[in-house]
Amino acid sequence: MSDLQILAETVTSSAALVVAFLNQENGSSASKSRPFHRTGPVDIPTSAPDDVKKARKSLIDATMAIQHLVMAPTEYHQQMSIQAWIPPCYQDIAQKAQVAELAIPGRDDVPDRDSFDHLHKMVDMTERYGSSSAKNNTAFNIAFNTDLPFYAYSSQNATLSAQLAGSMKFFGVGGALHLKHLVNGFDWAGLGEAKVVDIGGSQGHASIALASAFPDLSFTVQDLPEVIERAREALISSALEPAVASRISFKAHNFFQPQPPSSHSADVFLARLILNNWHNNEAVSILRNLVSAMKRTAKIIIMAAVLPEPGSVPLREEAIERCRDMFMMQAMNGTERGLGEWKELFGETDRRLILKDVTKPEGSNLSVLEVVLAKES
Ligand SMILES: C[S@@+](CC[C@H](N)C(=O)[O-])C[C@H]1O[C@@H](n2cnc3c(N)ncnc32)[C@H](O)[C@@H]1O
Repeated sequence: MSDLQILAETVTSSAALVVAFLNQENGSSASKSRPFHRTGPVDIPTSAPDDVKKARKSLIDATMAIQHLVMAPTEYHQQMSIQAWIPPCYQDIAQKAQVAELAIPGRDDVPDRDSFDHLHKMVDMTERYGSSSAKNNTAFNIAFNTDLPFYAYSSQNATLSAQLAGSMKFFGVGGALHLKHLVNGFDWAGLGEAKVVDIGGSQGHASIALASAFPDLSFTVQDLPEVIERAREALISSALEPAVASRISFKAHNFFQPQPPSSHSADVFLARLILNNWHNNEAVSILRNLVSAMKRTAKIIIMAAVLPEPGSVPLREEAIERCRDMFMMQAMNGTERGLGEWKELFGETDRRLILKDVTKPEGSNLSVLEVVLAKES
């Protein structure tokens, strides 16, 4: 039997398992019971048994592998950019579906296609800037005709800045970037009463998730001034319990500047999805500002991708990681890192800074890296 036929059989048997589960869950025909309907849950039901979860994953992997086998290279290239990174044009979808544009859920949360124009400027980027790693030598700069680096530009553009903050929050409630992986990926309870500084914490969604789960922790969320202003307003108008909200404060702080004295008593510096936005020179500066503020027992918790060795994980998983790596380069000359590169970064920052532990929670795209200061001998 050919690879294509074997994959087709996998699709048939896996689909049968998923459909049987949906029928049993919803008591109706699976064609009517779509778990990801706009009013339905945003993630696979936790009640799904392991074999159904596995079948669902096999379905995704096998259908993707089939696409690889039957597509011509030009079609595949197109598919990659459409499927992986170019968000839909909401106006086109609304017209086709014959609904008002505003009726499309999530419309205001995430950047639309115009905000991702730089994806088409990769060739121009390499032609114009060669291997420069300057923050304003990117495909983004060409597409947006600006000399400003990504975050300097977005902070002057209220719509884009709000969309970026909205998308970080949006990604935190579903699947592989879910904040539960941060909550479960480290022994937060073991810290006891502790103070966490969440650098580049955006709207404070990571701190809110942790504060809700661990009543002994208090948080300072730092970000750029305009982001912090919006985050403060959002917290005030949110329905968050006062017992949680009272343990979260916001502070405008540029992480390229030394930490304020109030951070010197912090037990943890949290950096979730921050360092991949920056090349090593800048990432070292960010980390050094934390090291200078760290007391002996403090730690840095980094939540970030750890790039897999080529071929060591299923194809789709690796494709997502590599697409994100490419996106970071196109938008801001940032980079994802493999384990060796993370260790090099810590060594370059300070010889005392060491990786104590790294965990990849089940179902997460990101790993949790615990980084500490080694005891001086
Ligand atoms: C990819 S987002 C990550 C947000 C959040 N930590 C999360 O896990 O969703 C990067 C964040 O870094 C912030 N940022 C960028 N440059 C910064 C700077 N120089 N100082 C402080 N925050 C900055 C951005 O505003 C943005 O909120």
